[in-house]
Parts: sequence; structure tokens; C-alpha cells
Amino acid sequence: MRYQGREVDVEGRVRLVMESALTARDRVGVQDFVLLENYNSEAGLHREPPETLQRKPHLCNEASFPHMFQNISACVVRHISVCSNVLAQTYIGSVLVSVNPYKELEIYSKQQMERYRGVSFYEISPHIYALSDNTYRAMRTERKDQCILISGESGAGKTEASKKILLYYAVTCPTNDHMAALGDRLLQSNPVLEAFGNAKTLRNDNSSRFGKYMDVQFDFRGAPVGGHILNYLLGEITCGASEPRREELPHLLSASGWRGRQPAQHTGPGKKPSELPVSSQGELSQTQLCQ
Ligand SMILES: Nc1ncnc2c1ncn2[C@@H]1O[C@H](COP(=O)(O)OP(=O)(O)OP(=O)(O)O)[C@@H](O)[C@H]1O
Repeated sequence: MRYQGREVDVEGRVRLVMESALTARDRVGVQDFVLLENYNSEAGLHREPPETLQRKPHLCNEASFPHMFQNISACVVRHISVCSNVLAQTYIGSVLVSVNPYKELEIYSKQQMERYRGVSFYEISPHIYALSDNTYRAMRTERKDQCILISGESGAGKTEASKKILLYYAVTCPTNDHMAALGDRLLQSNPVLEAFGNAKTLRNDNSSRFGKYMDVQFDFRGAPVGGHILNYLLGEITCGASEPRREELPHLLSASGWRGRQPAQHTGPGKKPSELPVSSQGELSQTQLCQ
């Protein structure tokens, strides 16, 4: 069988040479490629000492260390743990895997944005800016809507990741004063949404109770011209188990100056915020939450 000009072996699995696969995988999908590889052995995981990877984080992708991908799941765990002090991010194919570092890393600066601007996806170390930039360029060159799906368990860093993406577009896209204000508005809407939609849980002090659909529209020059954020209810895992939290919302609305129905109408017995389980558990005051 010939595949993209190369002889390939089709005995249950397709064998492609890793180095030449960078072109091929753009067309067939990286995940296909990785899954078709023989990764029964974990031996490859131990071929490169962790110190080497820490010194050269840009080499931490499957193109540079094909043998590391013999056992993909074990590799990902080791790979991220080795690199987490440096990047906390890696690729599985075209999927960016990011771990929550639980500390501020110096990797989200404006210099980093410039570094990833216009650079091919696998050319430099894995980063959420690489994903943002790639998506943006695909939208411009293919002239098709693009979508970034962010998924993970509670506290994984989804909200933070979405903010980083918005920040990247706000800073790097062509803009004028009016559009800069738009980028700012999208970013500034987050604290407001979090004030109304977030609460402390066992896993995350700032857990979102709503899924978010963020839509950013660009004009033909690639400048952001509009956008909206749609909140939707996630269901029982987030809301049902914490029924009393609903009582907190009217108080937040009231504190923010909202002129709608007053808290007493919602809370029935007319409890004060300090008497509500959720409002009283956190360390922030009600006023701070609304800031
Ligand atoms: N890239 C990051 N750098 C530094 N800290 C982070 C990063 N990502 C997440 N965190 C920390 O972890 C906390 C939880 O992250 P976040 O709220 O984004 O999780 P989540 O996946 O949206 O959780 P939930 O589904 O419960 O809303 C943040 O408040 C922040 O302190």
C-alpha cells in the first residue's frame, strides 16, 4: 500500500516513520497516528532522564521523542509531571493537555504571546497560546468558524484557560480603540459572571456552577468585532448537591445594585447572607465577591 508517496505496512496497523509524519498527520489527524503506533512497552519511558527533559522542554513532544510514546497514557502522566515546573502543558496529537500548576507561572506574558504568534503548532513548546493562535489562523485562512472545546474535572483550570485565550485575542488581534474596548469588556465580564455563578466547593474555591459558551466574532481583517458569553446550567452535579447556594444569588444581585426582585422574595424565610451555608463558608465578604 502506498500512503502519501511512502510504502506502508498494513498488517493490522499502519507504520509511518515518525519524522516524516508531521506533514501526514496534518491530513489524517495526529490522534489516528499515535493510536496506530505500537505502544505496548513502557521501556521507552525510561530512555531519557528527566533532567534532560527539564533542560529542554521544547523537546517534550512526540515528534522529538517517538520512543516515549510507546505507552501513551503512562507517558502523558510522566511527561507532564516532568515538565510541570516549566510548562504544565503538552500535546497528545492535536489536543493540548494542560495541568493546573496551582501557582503563577511566568508563561503567560506578552513576550510569550509574541513568541507564539504566527508560529506552527508543533514548532515550539506546547502552550495554550499556540492553540489560540492556530485556531485564529485557521479561521482566517479557511474562512470557517472554529471552536475550542475546554473540558476537564472541577478545578482542572478550564476557566483560567478560557481567560488566557480571551487575553491572547485581546492583545494580539489587530484592533482600534473601539475594538480594544470590546476585548476589555469580554475579559472584564468574567469577574461579574463569577460573582453570580461561582461558589466554593471542596475541589475549587472558585468553582463555576454554569457551563459557558463564549462566542467571539471577527471581521474580515481578523479584528474582534463582537461576542457574547452564554451561561447554561450544568445539572445536578453542580447545582443539585448544593441546593442552598441558589439562595445566595439574590443577595449577590442585591449587593451589586440590581433593581429586580429583592432577596426576601427568593429566600422565603428571609435569611441573612451570614445564615446561608455557602455565603458563610468562604473567607470573602459578600461585597468582595461582587468586586
Ligand atoms: N494556569 C493556571 N495558573 C495558575 N493557577 C491556575 C491555573 N489554572 C488554574 N489555576 C488555579 O486553580 C483554580 C481553579 O481553576 P478554575 O477555576 O479555572 O477551574 P475549573 O476547571 O474552571 O473548575 P470548575 O469546573 O470547578 O469551575 C484557579 O482559581 C486558580 O487558582
